[in-house]
This record gives sequence, C-alpha cells and structure tokens, in this order.
Amino acid sequence: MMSHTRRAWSLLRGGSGVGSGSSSCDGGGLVLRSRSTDVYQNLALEDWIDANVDLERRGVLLLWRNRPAVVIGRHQNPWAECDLAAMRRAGIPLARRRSGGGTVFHDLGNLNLTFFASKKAYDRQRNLKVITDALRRIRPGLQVHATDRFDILLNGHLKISGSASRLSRKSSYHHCTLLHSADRSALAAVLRPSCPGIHSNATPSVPSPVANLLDHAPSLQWEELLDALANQYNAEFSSGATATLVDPADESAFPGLGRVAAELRDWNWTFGKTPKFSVQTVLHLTDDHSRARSSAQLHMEVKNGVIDSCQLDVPADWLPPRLSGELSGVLVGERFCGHRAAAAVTALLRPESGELRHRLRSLCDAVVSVMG
Ligand SMILES: Nc1ncnc2c1ncn2[C@@H]1O[C@H](COP(=O)(O)OC(=O)CCCC[C@@H]2CCSS2)[C@@H](O)[C@H]1O
Repeated sequence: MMSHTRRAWSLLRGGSGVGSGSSSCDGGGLVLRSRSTDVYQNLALEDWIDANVDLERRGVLLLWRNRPAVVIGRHQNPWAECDLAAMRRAGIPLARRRSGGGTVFHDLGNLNLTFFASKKAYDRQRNLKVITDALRRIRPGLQVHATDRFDILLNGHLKISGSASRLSRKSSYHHCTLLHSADRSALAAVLRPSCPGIHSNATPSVPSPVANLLDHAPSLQWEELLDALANQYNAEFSSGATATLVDPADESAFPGLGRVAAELRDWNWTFGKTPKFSVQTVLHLTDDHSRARSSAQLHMEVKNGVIDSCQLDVPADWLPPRLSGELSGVLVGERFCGHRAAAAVTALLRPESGELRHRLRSLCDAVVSVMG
C-alpha cells in the first residue's frame, strides 16, 4: 500500500493527483498535514516544499503543530525576546525561522498554517480570509478580523493569529499561527527578556494580549477546525484536495530534509545569526561571607553570538583590577551563553582563595547570569 507520505510526494512532484487539473489557473491545490511535532523538522519541511514543489502549478497549504517551542524571526535577538533560562528549565527549545517578524510560542494547542504559492499569487489577506471565513462558518458568533499587519483579532483586540512570510525569486510562503488551546501562562512565562540592557537593531516583537479559540468557542474540537480550514482553502482556491498526512522524518520521501533540520537546530543558526548587539547593565555583587555588597558596570559587544569585547568596571576595593581584567579577557571569544561562560571562568576561580575568591565568584555569577 502506498504510504501517505509517498502519495503526497508524488502529488508534490506533480504526479497525477488531487488538484492537478483545476487548480493550475488559481493557485490552489494541496492540503498537507505534518505528522511531526518537532519544530525543526516542520520548519525544514517548509523549506523543502518551497524549494522542491512547482508552485507555479499549484499552491499548497501545510497544517502543522509543534511540541512546546519558541520561534523567533530571522532578524531577532533571542536574549531580548525570550527567557532562555526558563526555557532550559522547562525543556523548551528555541528555533529561528527564515521569515522575518516577531517571536511566538508554540505548543500542541497552537496550529500553524503555511500557505505556499508562486510569487505572483502571493496574497496574505486572501490567506487570512480562508481562516476568518472558516471560523465564521463553523462558529458564526465569533467576531474575528484580519488587521493591516496580518494579525487576526478576536473581539477587536485579542490576538489569535500572527503572521510572517518569505519571498524567494519565484516562490513565496506565508505562515501564521492560530491559537486554539495553547498554554497561555507558559507563553507569558517564556516571552520575556533573558537579560536587561540589550541594545541592537534586531527586529523587536510587538506584544499583544492573546486569546485561545477554545475559550470563546468551548465546543470547538481540533478535527472540526482542521476540516473547516481545509474546506475553506479548497473553496477559496477552487480545488478539491483532501488533507494528506506527510512525515518530514521520512528521508526517502523528502530527501535532504534531515540535513536542513540539523542546520536549523544548530547553535550557529539559532543563536549565531543574531544581529550584533551590546549589553550595558549594572551587576549587583554580594559577598556571602562578609555580607558586603557592591555593584559593577558591564559593557559587552556581541557579534554572531560570540563576545567580541567585554568591559567590567568593578570598584577597586571589591576586587583588584587585575582580576576583573582577567575575567574580561577569558570571556572574549566565548559564546554569549551562560554554560560556556561558566566553564570558561572556572579556571580563573581555581587559584584564588578566601575573600578574593568569594568576591570573584560573585562577579562571575553575576556576569554568567546575564547570558541566560
Ligand atoms: N502562537 C501565537 N499566536 C499568536 N500570537 C502569539 C503567539 N505567541 C505569542 N503571541 C503574541 O504575539 C506577539 C508577537 O507578535 P509579532 O507580531 O511581533 O510576531 C508574530 O506574530 C510572528 C508570527 C510568526 C508566525 C510563524 C508561523 C509559523 S512559525 S512562526 C507576542 O509577543 C505575543 O504577544
């Protein structure tokens, strides 16, 4: 028996299948559902479809969900956008997508929709109309509308969907979220800065009050929602596609996808692509033994996620300038990452003892905690 994925593959490659006839004039065609809930695999699947499917012949709607994850935009600073320490504690990964825009939280209560089309057929308001029309059709009481910045709002002010997009030479995709029953307290807990005093030209997110559809339409189940969206896509783009399950982990169906997923997972992409930034902040110092307190100034420049320069102004009566200078020297060239920095400063602490050691440790801890 032909697997779901293989059938999708032959459809994607333009084999005889649903939507290959009538859709060519209007860009509509395939509705796919990803089996994976891995954020990197799903983002890689988007890339794969964008690169391998003839979108001049037909459009594709991909529906996908992820296990908890934070997804930042292409030109964003993760330290400014999310609480990396809280995410690490909760086992929530960070992903950087290829499209621009702000940071969103995903979990299994959040649906993602990616509308692929030729560049000519790229029309974000039309895509959002698919979603708002589907919602109105199944729950006429829901007040939903798309905004000029391509959010979808409920009751005029609660965001239920955010959008981003990517245009290539011939193809395009527009992807958006749809909050059905996401964990709003987890969303609020992770979407806050890791450290204060970051200055950069990175794209800032635009925070909004958010809502889940389920809170306003308590009987709305997943299958009903997914069916309504697929049907509305078919109605809007005059196609007759039924949703096909695809598995991005199946390398024979999606050759090369695993390598792209690995690239997206890599530190060099998620953190290393951060636009250069500086951190300027006050560090609070305490010597647990003598209970003495002081404060220091930290100024760092970070390029490609790596500390390029570090200046520490520490009162000389707290620590001899030699030691704070050594600490700066050890940090330059390290990743702006709490774990790496902590490992790097261990060697510095070893030869010190007594009060000096307590005070140096307090300074090191304060610097390391800035990095999340
Ligand atoms: N899942 C989700 N859905 C809608 N809104 C959200 C979500 N998570 C957070 N937010 C709210 O949006 C702002 C950020 O809004 P902002 O407008 O800055 O960014 C976006 O909307 C980007 C959407 C990207 C969609 C892609 C689709 C597939 S991969 S990710 C954030 O601070 C929260 O207030």
